Amino acid sequence: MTATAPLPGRSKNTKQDFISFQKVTKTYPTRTGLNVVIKDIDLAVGQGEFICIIGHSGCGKSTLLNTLSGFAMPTEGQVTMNGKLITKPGPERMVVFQNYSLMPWMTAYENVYFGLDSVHPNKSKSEKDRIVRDTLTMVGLGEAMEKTPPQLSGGMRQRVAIARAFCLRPEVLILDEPFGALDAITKEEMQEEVSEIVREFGCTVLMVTHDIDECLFLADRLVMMTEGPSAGIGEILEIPFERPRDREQMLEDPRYYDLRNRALEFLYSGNAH
Ligand SMILES: Nc1ncnc2c1ncn2[C@@H]1O[C@H](COP(=O)(O)OP(=O)(O)OP(=O)(O)O)[C@@H](O)[C@H]1O
Repeated sequence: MTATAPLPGRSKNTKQDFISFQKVTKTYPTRTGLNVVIKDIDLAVGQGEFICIIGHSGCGKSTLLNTLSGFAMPTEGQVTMNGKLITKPGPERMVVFQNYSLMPWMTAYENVYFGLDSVHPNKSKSEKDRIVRDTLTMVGLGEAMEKTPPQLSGGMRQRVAIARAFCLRPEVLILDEPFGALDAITKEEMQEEVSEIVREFGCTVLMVTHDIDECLFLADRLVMMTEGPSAGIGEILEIPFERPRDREQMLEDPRYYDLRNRALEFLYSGNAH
């Protein structure tokens, strides 16, 4: 494949293959033999794109994200960012999980400061203080910086986790079901905030979710994975709605229901199997 040929899965709107999954296969040994979780996945993601990934539980969505975060190396194939092979985690690729993973004895401020300080120990204390305060304010926690996780709601904890990832101003945000544990209203608020932050900073996002409406609100492309073992990409939907997106307007657009039905059909009609 030449450098200029679009890779499979590339959006026609993106100008470069910023992130490239090339023939990514991941296997794990089991007592009864090898478990081929994902097989030969090709996907090119443009800078600033928002990609959502859906698929049945256990098909290998997190496994795919782990090859980008650097938590797991592909057994075969490779993942590159800006043409550089990914071999380990790095602060330019930050991950937010569903379960927040905050230090419960530290305040929101300390949780975020700790993450920043461990990556940038040489930045001045006042600069780090400014970044932490700005980022917590940006995610709506300006008044709750001194609270510890047990004193915060689920939505607020997830805001701290997002601030902790975002204070490093990563080029790539990797979100693994980040809103899965939140109630419907908080979830919608968080979707709007993340969409706004990502737009403002031009971050590239890969996000796993089980929520099709969330995909339609956030994604530029929706990647639908087939069921494992040997899961792959079954179909990719381009989400055509302009940004910033207005939820009510989207719900009045017939294309919304066409896309929603196609995704549901994919998941439940056997395509995903
Ligand atoms: N470190 C590991 N060692 C062995 N097997 C693993 C490991 N990580 C994942 N797997 C296996 O890979 C498969 C896919 O898991 P993965 O978490 O990627 O799926 P998923 O699509 O993200 O699932 P869910 O939607 O339920 O979160 C599962 O069968 C899982 O048991």
